Amino acid sequence: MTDVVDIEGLTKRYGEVTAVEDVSFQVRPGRVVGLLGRNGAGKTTTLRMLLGLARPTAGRATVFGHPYAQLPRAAHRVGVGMDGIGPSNAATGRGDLNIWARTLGLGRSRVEQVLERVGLADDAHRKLRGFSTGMRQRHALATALLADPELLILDEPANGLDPDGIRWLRQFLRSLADEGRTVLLSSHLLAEVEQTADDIVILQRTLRYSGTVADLTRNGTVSLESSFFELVGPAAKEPSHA
Ligand SMILES: Nc1ncnc2c1ncn2[C@@H]1O[C@H](COP(=O)(O)OP(=O)(O)OP(=O)(O)O)[C@@H](O)[C@H]1O
Repeated sequence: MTDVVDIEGLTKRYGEVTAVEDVSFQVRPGRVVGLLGRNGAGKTTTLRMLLGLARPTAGRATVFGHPYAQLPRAAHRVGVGMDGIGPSNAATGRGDLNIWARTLGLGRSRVEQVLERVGLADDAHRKLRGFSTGMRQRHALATALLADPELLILDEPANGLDPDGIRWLRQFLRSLADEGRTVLLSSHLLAEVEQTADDIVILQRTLRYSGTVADLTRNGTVSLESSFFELVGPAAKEPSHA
């Protein structure tokens, strides 16, 4: 079966800083894949290169066999939730989704469907500037889901969610995978990803791991957290306890 995402030798340098170095991994269809790493590990940069929003210094990234910019019907096949692809705060939740829907050639009934699906139907008349963090995350998911995409790419969808929101997100992502979709999400919430993802990619500028959660945790006998620190090493600067 063709990989949904194929990343080969991907490298990005910003002047002196190498954000991502020679990273290769694949994402298989129907999997929930957690892209893990510390702050500054290169997760967002990798996703941006995958979506054609940043140009690789070396290497290549393809989605369904094509560079994203050349993928036919890319906006329909790939749903994206990422900072900077954000809504206008002056719009209502429903108004913002209606604009996206029109751009994608979709009707308003699809907007109502995704609002129901993410649990925002009752708040969709409110202005986005008044949305809480959790509501913003749900709104981003609604936007990503509009075109009924096969692949969702979500940058830190769990950030700022309370325990209810995190539990909801976990079930939501699982339901997407049960429908046969593929989900690639970045996170630093290790325990959360351990419960949600099938596969894990760990970055610390270079690739540290790519494989199943079960292999990484030796079928649950080792915590994802201890495997993670073994692979990425100690923090550059530990807090002082003096
Ligand atoms: N446009 C840019 N110009 C210069 N440096 C950048 C740029 N974008 C990212 N970087 C640097 O690249 C490195 C990787 O950043 P990136 O945002 O990809 O990490 P991340 O894993 O997503 O981190 P976080 O979890 O904090 O979001 C960092 O050192 C960052 O400062």
